[in-house]
Amino acid sequence: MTEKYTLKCPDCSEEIPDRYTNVCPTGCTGLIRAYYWKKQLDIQPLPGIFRFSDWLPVEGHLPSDAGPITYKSEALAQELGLSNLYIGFSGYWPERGAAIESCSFKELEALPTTVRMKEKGHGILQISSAGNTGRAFCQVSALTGAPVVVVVPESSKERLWTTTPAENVCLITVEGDYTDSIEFGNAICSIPGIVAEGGARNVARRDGMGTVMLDGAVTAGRLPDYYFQAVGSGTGGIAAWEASMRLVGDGRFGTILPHLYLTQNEPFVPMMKAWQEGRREILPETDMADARRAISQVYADVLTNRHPPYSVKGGVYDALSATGGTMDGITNVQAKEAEKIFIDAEEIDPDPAASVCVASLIKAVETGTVGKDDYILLNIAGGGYKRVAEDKNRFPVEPMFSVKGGSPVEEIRSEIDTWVNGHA
Ligand SMILES: Cc1ncc(COP(=O)(O)O)c(C=O)c1O
Repeated sequence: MTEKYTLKCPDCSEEIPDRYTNVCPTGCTGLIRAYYWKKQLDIQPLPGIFRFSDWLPVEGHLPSDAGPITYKSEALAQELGLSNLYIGFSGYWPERGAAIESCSFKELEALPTTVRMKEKGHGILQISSAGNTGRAFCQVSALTGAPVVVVVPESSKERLWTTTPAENVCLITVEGDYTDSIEFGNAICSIPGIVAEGGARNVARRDGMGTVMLDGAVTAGRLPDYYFQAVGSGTGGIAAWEASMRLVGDGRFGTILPHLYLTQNEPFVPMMKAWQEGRREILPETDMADARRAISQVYADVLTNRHPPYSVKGGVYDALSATGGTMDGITNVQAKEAEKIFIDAEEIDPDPAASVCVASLIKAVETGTVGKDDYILLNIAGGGYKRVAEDKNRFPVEPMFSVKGGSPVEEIRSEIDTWVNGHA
């Protein structure tokens, strides 16, 4: 059977066979991309996200209703004086058909990634997370039984729960922040049988997140003028750009790429600083001075990635450049005010990161950056926590190991080895 896509490196144009491949074998550092043979999108009669299977790097699907949903806002639109505000809601809100029980768009990454690993890879996926991504992979592990190793900061462990018991998760908590978890997670991947999920480099992750743009365009019948999202790594922004290029290629949704309007949470805003100064490089001393303190102060800590794929070929800088994009910063006060406005208007609780996104839309309206009749896709990338608690049990995922930031993997290597061998 011919593959429905091919992987290509944006640096050297090398075509790469997919063996769950996340980096160019010739040594380039750009983000390899999936090119689908099918140029026009057909919505497939499959559940949840898999209705966009044409443009997901998987052959099979999972029996999950979790997928992107989009609706045209009335209340918030009226409050802001916008006539074409579309909300992409990735969370739990059955009244709107939103069935992401882990309550964030990270499940849109976890579902196709889990299928891709089964079809193209070999091993147990390892995920480092500030909480939302880890919870999403635990939820999909609970659905499929596929084992996963999840590493999160100690302070995020309460965020790790599933709506059906997850029996095959090895949860490791790290004393430290998100970056300490990423570092420990990378080190864990030296253990045979554990495979790094890939983060922004994983095409299944990006194309999964890109379905928010696909659903938004299919619902509105056209590409939006603006795409709003709060970012930490910016992977969702890259994914939205890539999805829009496919939609332009489709020919039925317009010819102009949506402007990306991406936002970080003050005071931790490295990509905003670099972009606003026209730099492709993030300078740690200038853009992330006193990073730990800044990270500890933000309202939405899932937006605190110290190594975002900003400079790499095909990364955030290129996505912003190609779309005439904007990077903004929002304070905690602005985010919390926006959260109240959103809840009053739309009657659902957003994730703090989504509140940052709402605040940036409010600011863009106030400054006249967006026009009253512009088509806007507002990515409420997480929410419905209160709603899911009404309908579902929440089973905590208990840590199997707790380590200090910077600890050597050797401390727990033999126990993890045993766990991996028991789950291979
Ligand atoms: C709800 C929510 N919104 C936005 C983001 C930022 O996503 P990214 O920067 O990876 O696109 C996250 C990351 O965890 C999230 O959980």
